[in-house]
Parts: sequence; structure tokens; C-alpha cells
Amino acid sequence: MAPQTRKAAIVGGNRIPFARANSAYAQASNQDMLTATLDGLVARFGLQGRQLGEVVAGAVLKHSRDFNLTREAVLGSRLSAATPAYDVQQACGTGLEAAILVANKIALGQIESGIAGGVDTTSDAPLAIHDEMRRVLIALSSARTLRQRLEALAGVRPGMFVPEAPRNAEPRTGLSMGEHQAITARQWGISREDQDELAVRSHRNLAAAYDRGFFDDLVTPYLGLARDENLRPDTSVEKLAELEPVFGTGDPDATMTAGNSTPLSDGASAVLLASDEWAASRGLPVLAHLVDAQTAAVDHVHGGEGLLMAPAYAVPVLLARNGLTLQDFDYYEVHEAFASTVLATLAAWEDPAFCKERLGLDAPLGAIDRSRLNVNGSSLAAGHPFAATGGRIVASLAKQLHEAGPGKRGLISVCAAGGQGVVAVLES
Ligand SMILES: CC(=O)CC(=O)SCCNC(=O)CCNC(=O)[C@H](O)C(C)(C)COP(=O)(O)OP(=O)(O)OC[C@H]1O[C@@H](n2cnc3c(N)ncnc32)[C@H](O)[C@@H]1OP(=O)(O)O
Repeated sequence: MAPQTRKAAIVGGNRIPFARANSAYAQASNQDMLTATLDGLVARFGLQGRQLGEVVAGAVLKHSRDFNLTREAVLGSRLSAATPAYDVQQACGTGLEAAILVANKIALGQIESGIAGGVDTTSDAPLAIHDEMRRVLIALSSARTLRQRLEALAGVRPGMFVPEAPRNAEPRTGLSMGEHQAITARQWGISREDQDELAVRSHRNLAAAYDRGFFDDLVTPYLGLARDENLRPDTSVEKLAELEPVFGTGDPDATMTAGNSTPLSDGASAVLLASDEWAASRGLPVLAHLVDAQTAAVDHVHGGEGLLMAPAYAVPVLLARNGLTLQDFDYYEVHEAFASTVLATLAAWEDPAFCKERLGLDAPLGAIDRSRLNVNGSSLAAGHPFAATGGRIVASLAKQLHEAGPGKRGLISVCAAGGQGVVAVLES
């Protein structure tokens, strides 16, 4: 018998303000931030002591001791300890992927409620000991005699004391996300002016959303921060124009700066999903439903495709399955990994050759109404604690759709390291 499905409701979200790396949350761990974020959601929706179907979250940068970070965060929170919890990892798509997993289980009737989230800290990044030193220590721990111990220690060299830090780089190319994106920006001819304009709009939209109280029930102050630390309401195209390029600097016309790239950030987010019945029986709101989702991957190693271009491939699959066009949305949330990531994705959808040759479409997907893009700000202004970004976007878009009224539709597009992308449709 085919499983009966239903659409998962998004009840609400919570996040802590995002901090810049090595700043307000420098002393906080992933577990601290995720636990605080869960507890904010628990308080908001009266979930103290409640057993939920599942909590699914993750972090891109994790200490080895955090083998199931999400479960530990649940145990540290005021949710019932009988709530199952586990980690997922899909780079910057983690938070959205977690929401999709929870939504799918709700859709299949396997659970009635769940929380999806994500957390990351670049301040408390895990350092690993040198690989050869690790082997020495393993040999030492299994040595039985003094001679075996001395033999193991004889292999130690000074260079082995240098720790290995996680690199913001692709394992198969050695290039950072920014260097990869600089190649894409050049391929698509994305101008510095357009990138800076998009960045300024992100700051203005985020500041305006805070000012109108949009985040009052989405963001809980934490460790002295009430708003995202990276937010600069007074930034301008003129100020951004003064910044030196930081990626692709081998090119005299390099365009990517600290102002049109996301900063390294710390933070956490969580979203409460449920069946309509579960929400109604507790008198809780339904902001929107998660209607459908899609992932895609591109070959950024040998295939000549941009590392962060996979959402461009995922969206047409999602549109076709749902009988929609790219213009059938009231709001678009395209994660601003870099301003040029957003602009290259939009350019790809407008480009007849790309849509025909790469996406196999008869006609381009076309342009979107850019006044409907990232209307409450996005990662360039808020910051981008990798795994936390998806939850920020799902909660903000659901609330935006709810405010706009019934029957509104939003598209989420999140690029991820490894040449992957996660996209989803929400409807109020
Ligand atoms: C991971 C996935 O799966 C997918 C993805 O999302 S990919 C994206 C992943 N994220 C990244 O790769 C992070 C990329 N960012 C970085 O590496 C760093 O933030 C960076 C190299 C871009 C900049 O680092 P930095 O130099 O420490 O930045 P920062 O000191 O904040 O800014 C440099 C200058 O620009 C200025 N500036 C930055 N933003 C500004 C703004 N909006 N307005 C005005 N000035 C600004 C700062 O004030 C600073 O000026 P001073 O030197 O005079 O103080």
C-alpha cells in the first residue's frame, strides 16, 4: 500500500543572534548554542518536558567528542529526554536538509512533531593533532613493554606537534569557497557594483526587519547580543566600493571583498515542525507548510561547473515536479554565501544556453522579481554559521508567508560545499 502523505506544518522558529567569529560567542561551544536555541523554542511554544517525535540538527565543524551533538543538546535542554535526536551534515545545506528530513517523517505519519536545526562555530573550531602524532599516540597506548613505548616515541618529530585546523577549502581542489566563487563570478561576468548593491540591500532589509519587530518571535538574545553582530545598517555602496578584493586576487579585475562575502560566524537556529492536527490540538499557529524539496550535485572537480551552482540544477527539477514556473513565487530566499553566488544563480536561470545545455530545458527559467528576493535580509548581513543558515531561512520565510496571507508561496535555495545544493518550496 502506498504511504499516505500530508504536508508538514512549520509552527515557528528560534535562533540566537549570529555573532562574528572570535567575538561575542568566542567562549560558547556548539552544544551551548544549540541547547540555548532549543530552550528558546521550548519556552516560546510551551514544550517544557514534552516528548517530540525527533530532533534533527547538525554542525559542519564538530569536535570528535560531539559524536551526536544534537542528542547531547536535547539532553541539556528542557525537552523530554525521551525525544530521539541525531546529527546530519550537508555543509551549508544542513539546516534545510534537517527540516526536510523532519517534514518527510511528518508527511509519512511516522512522527507528529519535530525540531530541525543547525549550529556552527568557527571560534571554537576543532583542532586535530597531526596525523603522524595520532599514530604515535595510538601505538603508545597499545604498547605493553618499555621497549615498545620507546620505539613508538622514537618516531616523534617536532613538526608533529603542529595541530591540524579545519580548512574552509574543498578537499578535492584545495581551493577555498571564496576562491571557487571568484572563478564562478568571473565566468558569469558578475560586476563588483551588482555584488555591492546586493550586499547593501541585505543589510538594509535585515535592519528594517529588526526595526519592524519581524524577528521579535524568531530571535532570542544570547550572551549580550540582541541583533546579528555583522549587521551594518549604515553600510553603503560607496563604503563597500573602498574595500580591497580578498578572493580571486590574481585577477586585476577581482570583485569579491569582505563586504560582499559572508563573514566567518557563530550561531544556531531551530524550527518547530508538526502535523496540522498536532499544532491545532495545542493551540499553536501554522505559519506555512513545507511542500516539497530537492537536492542536486554538480561536478566542480572535473566537470567545469561552479562549486556553489548546484541549486541552479535543483530548482528546475522541483518546479517541474510541482507544475510551477520560477515566476510562480511570492518570495525567494537565495542564501547569500557570497553576493556573486546569488547573482550567478539568477543569471544562470536567465541564460538560454545554460538552461538548454546544462539543465536540458527548452527555454530559460527566466528572471525573478528582485524586489521579492531576501526581503528580510540574508547571510551577507546576518552572518553565516554554516549549518544554522537553513533554519534561519525556513523560519523567516514561513513567517513572511504567514504575514502575507494564505495561498502565498516561497522558494528556498541553499548552496553547499562539495558542489551540492538544497532547495525547497514553502506555502502559507
Ligand atoms: C560552506 C558551504 O557549504 C557553502 C557556503 O555558504 S560557502 C560560504 C562559506 N563562507 C566563507 O567562505 C566565509 C568567507 N569569509 C571569509 O573568509 C572572511 O570573512 C573574509 C576573508 C571575507 C574577510 O575576512 P576579514 O578580513 O577578517 O573581514 P573583516 O575584518 O570583517 O572586514 C575587512 C574590512 O572590510 C570592512 N567591511 C566588511 N563588511 C563591510 C560592510 N558591509 N560595510 C563596510 N565595511 C565593511 C571591515 O570593516 C574591515 O575594514 P577594516 O579593515 O578597516 O577594519
